[in-house]
Amino acid sequence: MTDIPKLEWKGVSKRFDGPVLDGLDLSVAAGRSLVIIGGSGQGKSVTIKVAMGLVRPDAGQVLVDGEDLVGVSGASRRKLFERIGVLFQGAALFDSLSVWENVAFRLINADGVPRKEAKARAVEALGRVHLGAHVADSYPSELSGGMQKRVGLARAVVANPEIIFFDEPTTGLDPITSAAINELIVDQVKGLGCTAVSITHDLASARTIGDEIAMLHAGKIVWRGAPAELDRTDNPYVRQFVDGRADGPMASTV
Ligand SMILES: Nc1ncnc2c1ncn2[C@@H]1O[C@H](COP(=O)(O)OP(=O)(O)OP(=O)(O)O)[C@@H](O)[C@H]1O
Repeated sequence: MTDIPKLEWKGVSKRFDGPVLDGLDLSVAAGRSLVIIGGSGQGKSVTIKVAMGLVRPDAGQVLVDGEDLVGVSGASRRKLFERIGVLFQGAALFDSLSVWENVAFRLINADGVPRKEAKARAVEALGRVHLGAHVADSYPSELSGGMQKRVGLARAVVANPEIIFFDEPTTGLDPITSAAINELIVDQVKGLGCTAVSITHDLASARTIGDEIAMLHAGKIVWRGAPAELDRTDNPYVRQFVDGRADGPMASTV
């Protein structure tokens, strides 16, 4: 047993027009699934973008197994990010590529896997999210929103990552399809034994996929607990968010 977290944000600050992340401290143990909730514009996307190397923080560290990924470049950067998978909001599939080419994109373009082997691995990953081999040669525009999310999930897991980020995984889906996607996420995360960090507005999704929930407000974590605690805590931020009230410590951004 080691007590080094799998992933840790340490004193991370980021400003754009104003402060977004303000000395953010957050950590996730290996094999755990953490869901970050919070109001619009509170910095959830920036938090995971910093950990995906897409946004460089002004201050602080983002540690993977204790190794800071901020400012790492070249081969070390590639090695670090090889261990990370992402399910982007809206699945973010390339329309001009077939389903299997989308799933295998990274295998072919970053990892140099031959196309035949990459296709076999893509078909296997599609199977893991209950999409048959016949879907592999179709195009994203031919699929429903729920199927597109499954393809995005297959792409996130195809390289057997150690950490997966889920960016609003159920946005735009009906409740039944959302529930199916949530179950697939749990299956995949538990099956791979990986560490997961998700951001969502969808509390049903947060409760299903999270071992722990953290609430972000004004660039800091204001509460963290198990899903069942969401209904018991008297933390005013959590209460306002869970009860869906306009009045409370968080002003509406409308
Ligand atoms: N590239 C950028 N350039 C300028 N401002 C940015 C950029 N990215 C994010 N911001 C600002 O940072 C703040 C936090 O944005 P972020 O997208 O992280 O919020 P969020 O909590 O994910 O919100 P939502 O739930 O609405 O997606 C917002 O004010 C946003 O306008």
